[in-house]
Amino acid sequence: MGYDVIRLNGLQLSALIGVLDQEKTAAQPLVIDAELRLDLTSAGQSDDLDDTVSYAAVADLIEDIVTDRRFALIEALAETLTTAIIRSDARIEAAAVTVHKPQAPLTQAFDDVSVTIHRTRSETSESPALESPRQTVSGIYEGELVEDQTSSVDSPLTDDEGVTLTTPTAHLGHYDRTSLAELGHDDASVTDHYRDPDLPAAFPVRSVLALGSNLGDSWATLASAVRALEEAEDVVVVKVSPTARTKPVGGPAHQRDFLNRVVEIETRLSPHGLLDLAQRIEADHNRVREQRHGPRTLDVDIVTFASATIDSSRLQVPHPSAAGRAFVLLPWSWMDPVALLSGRPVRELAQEAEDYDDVVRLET
Ligand SMILES: Nc1ncnc2c1ncn2[C@@H]1O[C@H](COP(=O)(O)OP(=O)(O)OP(=O)(O)O)[C@@H](O)[C@H]1O
Ligand SMILES: Nc1nc2c(c(=O)[nH]1)N=C(CO)CN2
Repeated sequence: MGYDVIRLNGLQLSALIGVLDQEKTAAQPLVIDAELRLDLTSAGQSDDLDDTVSYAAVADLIEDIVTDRRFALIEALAETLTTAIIRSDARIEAAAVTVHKPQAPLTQAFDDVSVTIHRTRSETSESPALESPRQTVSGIYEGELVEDQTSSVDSPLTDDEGVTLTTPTAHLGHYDRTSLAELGHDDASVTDHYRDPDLPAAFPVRSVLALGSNLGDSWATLASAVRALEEAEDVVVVKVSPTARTKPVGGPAHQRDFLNRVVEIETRLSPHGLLDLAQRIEADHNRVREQRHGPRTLDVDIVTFASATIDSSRLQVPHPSAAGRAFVLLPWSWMDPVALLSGRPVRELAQEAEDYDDVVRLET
C-alpha cells in the first residue's frame, strides 16, 4: 500500500471554546485541518465515491462535533475529532487533526495558535493492546512522579505502600507529549535524561524494537521472542507488527529469506538495560554470532528509545541502519502508519529504501 492521504484544510467554523469566562459566552473562529491515512488504490482505479471516504462527510462530522460539544482546550477538541474521524470509517488507518485558534485571547500580536493530534487506529483505544497501559497513567502523571523517579533508579517498582508490583503493566503509564508538558517536562529534558544510557527511565518510555530471524523455525522464534518481551519485567508490549518475509540485506550469499517483525514497547529500563534484555532474549533463542549480517536464529535491535539519541560503546540509537532498511521500516509502518523516525515519516523512508520491493507482508 502506498502513502495515501486525504486532506481537508482550512475548514472555517466558530465555537464556544476556551478556559476564560469571556470565551464561554462568545463564539470565536476556529480553523480545522484534517488528514486521513487510508489506502486509496481502489478509489483511484474505480473512480467511485463508495471506494473512498467522502471529505464532505468528514467536514460534516467535524462541524457536528464543534457545534454540539463544549471544550475548554483545543487539545481536547483535536483529540475528539481525531478519534471520531478514525471511528467513522473502518478503512481509515490513522488521522491527524489541527485545530487553529487564530483569535485566542493573547495580549501580544500573533499569527495563529494551534494544536495537532496524530492518532493511529490502534491508539484510539479500540485496541485492547493499548488499554492497559493507558489505564495506569494517572498514578504516574498525577503527582507521584517524584517518588517514582527515586524509586525507579535502583529498586524494583513499588506501589504507594512500597510493595513490589507483580504485574508488568501495573506500573507503566502512557508516555506522550501532553503528559510531559503538563508536568513541565519537554522532549529535550527527556532526551537529556537518556544521555546516560545506564540510568533507568523516570518515565515509562516508548521504544521500537526490530526482530529478525532466518535460521531454524523463524516463525516460532519470532512468536517466542514477542512472548519473552511480554513476560519481561519492566516492559509492556504495546503493539506488534504483522510479519514480513524479506530478502537478506548484506551478509553472505545464499542465505535464507528472513522473517521480520517490529514491536513497540513501553519500558522503564535504561537503554543499556533494554539492550541487555534484547541480548538475553537473543541468547535464549540460541543466537550465535558468527558472521556480520550472517544467518541468525534471532536478532533483536533497538530502533528507537523515546526521542533519545544515544552513542555509547555498546549502543547507537536510533539504530544507525534502520532508516535505510525496508525490512524494519515497512513492518513498522504497518503497525503505526504515522510513525516518524528522526522527524521523517517511516512510510516515506520505507519507500526510499533499496530493499522496499523485497519485503512481503505475510499477515493482515
Ligand atoms: N541499536 C542497537 N540495537 C542493538 N544492538 C546495537 C545497537 N547499537 C549498537 N549495538 C551493538 O551492536 C552489536 C552487534 O549487534 P548484532 O550482532 O546484532 O549486529 P548485526 O545484527 O550483525 O548487524 P546490525 O546491527 O546492522 O543489525 C551488539 O553487540 C550491540 O552492542
Ligand atoms: N532481510 C533482512 N536482512 C537483514 C536482517 C534482517 O533482519 N532482515 N538483519 C541483518 C542484520 O541485523 C542483516 N540483513
